[in-house]
Amino acid sequence: MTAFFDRLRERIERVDSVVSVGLDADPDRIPDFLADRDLPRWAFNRRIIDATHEHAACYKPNAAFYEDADGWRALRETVAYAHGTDVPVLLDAKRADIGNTSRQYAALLDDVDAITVTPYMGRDSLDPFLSRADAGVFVLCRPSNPGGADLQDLELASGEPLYRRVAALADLWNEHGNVGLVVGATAPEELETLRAEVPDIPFLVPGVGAQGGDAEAAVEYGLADGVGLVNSSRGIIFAGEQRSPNARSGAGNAGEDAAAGDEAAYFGAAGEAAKRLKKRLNRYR
Ligand SMILES: O=C(O)c1cc(=O)[nH]c(=O)n1[C@@H]1O[C@H](COP(=O)(O)O)[C@@H](O)[C@H]1O
Repeated sequence: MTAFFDRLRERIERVDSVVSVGLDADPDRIPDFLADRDLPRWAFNRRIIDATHEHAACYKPNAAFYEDADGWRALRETVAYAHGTDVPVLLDAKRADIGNTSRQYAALLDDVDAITVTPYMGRDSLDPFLSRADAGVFVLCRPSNPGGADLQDLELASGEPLYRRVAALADLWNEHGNVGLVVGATAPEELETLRAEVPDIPFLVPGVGAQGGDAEAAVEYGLADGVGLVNSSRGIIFAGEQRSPNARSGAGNAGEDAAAGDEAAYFGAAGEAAKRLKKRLNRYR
């Protein structure tokens, strides 16, 4: 098997897209017309994948939305289906722990192509992931949330901010060429700084769409030799809520006759949102 970033490059070139579609299947936002399915999150994701795969460089399910018995089943089905459409899957799990625990976490990579990890327990906590040379390991570096600066902007004694040290360490840890960094689109200056710091490491850039991040900076600095990912989750998968507002759980009952039309409109909107983001990002590639 080729290494993750080679596979990702192939996928990016094939669909001419760096869009990561975030499968954050919030149970409270699954449309009413799927509520009686055996696994509503899986029913939802299957339709999202059908609607978006031709624009997707990867799918990024966030594990937080699946960490219950039905959720794990829904995730397993989702991953297999995504692979059936030839799209790599990056599990946003943000794991890492002491060695024997991390070895268990790293088993998540048996089913997916890449994973997100946190760097704060240091090199040995990441070794079980890093040693999977075929898998992508995305190290959280400069988060997109408002508190992302609380720790990451702290200045070390050397004067450099912590996020730059994380990037430098990730570069050292990149012995198999399988390391990426997670850097938020809401931090365009940090994106620029980090691209200069680690020119060869691809970034996963979340925070465009619902979080209002900078799409141009995400592309300009996120890609290393053309490879990298810009993620949108809610902005794509729940785009249908604008189109068919009655479909949303708890927002009203559209009635059975409207359900089929609602479904087509709902997922059509997700496909269009993915395509729109692809085109917007491609302007800067
Ligand atoms: O690791 C991530 O993917 C991540 C890091 C980060 O700094 N900010 C961030 O938003 N994410 C994830 O990216 C996704 C963003 O979702 P939307 O804001 O709905 O596009 C969520 O799954 C977040 O957990």
